[in-house]
Amino acid sequence: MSLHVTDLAIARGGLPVLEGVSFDLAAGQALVLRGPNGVGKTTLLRTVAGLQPPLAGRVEAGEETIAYAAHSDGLKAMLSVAENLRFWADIFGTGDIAPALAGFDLEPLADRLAGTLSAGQKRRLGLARLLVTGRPVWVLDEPTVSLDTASVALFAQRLRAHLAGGGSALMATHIDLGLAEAEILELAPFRAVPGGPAAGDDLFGGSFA
Ligand SMILES: Nc1ncnc2c1ncn2[C@@H]1O[C@H](COP(=O)(O)OP(=O)(O)OP(=O)(O)O)[C@@H](O)[C@H]1O
Repeated sequence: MSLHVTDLAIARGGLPVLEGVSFDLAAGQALVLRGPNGVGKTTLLRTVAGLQPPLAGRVEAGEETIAYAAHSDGLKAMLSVAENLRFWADIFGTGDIAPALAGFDLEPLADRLAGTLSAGQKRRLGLARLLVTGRPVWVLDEPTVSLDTASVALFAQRLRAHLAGGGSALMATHIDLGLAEAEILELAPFRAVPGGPAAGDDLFGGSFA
């Protein structure tokens, strides 16, 4: 099992957004989060990636197994495309950036400053970073935003290869990537219960039912 989430409750901006979220993600599996705007998909992904603590519940994953691709690409604007990838390869202790450049059709852009790329090109570079992390569990927040049809297909190919190689993916996306192995997790809007926490309560110090 690559990821095990149990009875998770999470908050954003001091307000609870989701509770009782449980799922397992096995090697080779993709799980797609669905739900209306504001339901808490990004918050759940951030929590799974370890960027914020849960109010309650557990996220269990192997050490250094998760690679998170957020909404924003987080690129170094004054480094070239290749330098960005080398920078991350050094951080994650992986070597060769060639598969990442080729995998996201970035070879013709290798020497361009990242800050000069178009939105879709930046997104491709942000996604190419996943390949240089060498990490098995991809946590992806709307990975196809700004991508054209050809780039969405390219990303779906890379994702399929990742899953076929024993990787897994948890993602928020409204696009059907045509993954036969993908499962859907529908998230329901949080409903406050009488006597539960109110705005301004110290949610991280307590628990709610
Ligand atoms: N920085 C923030 N400060 C306070 N509240 C926030 C912040 N970011 C998000 N929220 C609120 O937290 C709730 C969950 O937001 P989140 O971004 O997780 O939802 P989402 O399901 O990813 O939405 P979308 O589909 O629009 O991307 C929303 O009500 C949102 O308004």
